[in-house]
Amino acid sequence: MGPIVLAFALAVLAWMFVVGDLVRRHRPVWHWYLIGYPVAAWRVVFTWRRVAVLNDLAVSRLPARTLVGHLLVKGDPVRPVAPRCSFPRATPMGLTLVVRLHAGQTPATYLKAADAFVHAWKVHAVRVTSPERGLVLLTAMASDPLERPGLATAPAELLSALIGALETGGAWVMNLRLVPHWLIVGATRSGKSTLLARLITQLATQRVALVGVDCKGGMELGLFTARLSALATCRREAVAVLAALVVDMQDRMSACRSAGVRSIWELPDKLRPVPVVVLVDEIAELYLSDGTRESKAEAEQCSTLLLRLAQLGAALGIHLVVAGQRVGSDLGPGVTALRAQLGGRICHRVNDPGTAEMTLGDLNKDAVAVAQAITAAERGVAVCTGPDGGWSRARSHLTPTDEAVATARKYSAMTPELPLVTRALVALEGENK
Ligand SMILES: Nc1ncnc2c1ncn2[C@@H]1O[C@H](COP(=O)(O)OP(=O)(O)OP(=O)(O)O)[C@@H](O)[C@H]1O
Repeated sequence: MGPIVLAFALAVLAWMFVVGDLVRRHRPVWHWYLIGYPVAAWRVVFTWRRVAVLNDLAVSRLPARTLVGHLLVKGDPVRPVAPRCSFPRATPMGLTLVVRLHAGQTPATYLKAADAFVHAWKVHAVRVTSPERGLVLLTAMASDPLERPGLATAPAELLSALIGALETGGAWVMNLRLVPHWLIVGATRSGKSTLLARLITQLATQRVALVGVDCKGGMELGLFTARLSALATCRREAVAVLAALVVDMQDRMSACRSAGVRSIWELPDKLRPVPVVVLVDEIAELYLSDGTRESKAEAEQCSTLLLRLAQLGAALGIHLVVAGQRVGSDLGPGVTALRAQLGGRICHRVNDPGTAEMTLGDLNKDAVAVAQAITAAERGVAVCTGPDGGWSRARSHLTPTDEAVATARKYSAMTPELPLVTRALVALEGENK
């Protein structure tokens, strides 16, 4: 009897420590459906009224003022009624419930109460959206889905890159046909270069010209030279490359005018010029000057040229992806104007609230707070805007440098020629000799 009991006890201990630990670390979906969801749903149902009352979501059917004889009595009516909500529905990441707003309520009241829901239901986060007038959808996430994001998939499309996974479990896609220009910010070691590497590996397989502007001596983008149509490694080269691209853009304009169309996408396939994606790593290197006249003139030229490309490039197949550690008006007046043209925004962890505000503040105030909450340990996590004007937390797929370099080499034969840009760089080299 003794050995059987001992074996049984050992088996139970092994189950608790080994299997329990695996479950805790990997949080498999079945564990959530079997144990996590029933507990969380129970919490939602039993705390709903109390949370609603404490956060002013419950409204009494009695009037706040009434006549008693000839006296008007004002006060807080008794027995407020909590808004009606559906039974929580399980999702692989957490649960959702639909709430019917009381007349006079707006989703903003629920946004304010989101933190209260998080604590009452003991979940990682609660997002509030309004899919329909009069309804609010509360999406509770049991744990941070971006800790171990799954491999999302997306259909392959020209100028579209699968960057990573969204907090909702969907694919994080940067589609330059939908949102032509992007601004990527993040403090040092937050994941900007990894994201650019991912973008390059995704675009490398397509008929797209990639132009790098990396004034940190080409340390980051230089790795992908094999698949780049041109690379500027200092500000003088950047001015030459951007000026050549502006001339190329004017040629594209004339081609469209002669064909009587408003964008290169309406041109017949044979006449359509190759789309160009300009990747700028560290925008501050283009805008900051050391006070000399020459440096100031270069910075101003860069600012004007980038702005022109951003203003006119979208319809002509010239796209900007600009990355930097910080963006602020102190870099120069041109930065704010350029930011207004970069419709797509990605904000990693930032060191100062001003940069998060500058990146996302003009689009969505809630997103700024979420971006500021990204910690140093959450590398590659960012708040990104979507084509529908919404925003989401997301994480890029970690593309190791050697993998990105190998992809760039593999598709080097697909690198399109940009004769104007190449000529400008050769002329500059000749001047330097
Ligand atoms: N999506 C990700 N998932 C996991 N780790 C990541 C991710 N993105 C980046 N990292 C890690 O963070 C480190 C720093 O990333 P990266 O070099 O891209 O930062 P950065 O913002 O470009 O920094 P810097 O401005 O100093 O160049 C990388 O070495 C990588 O290990």
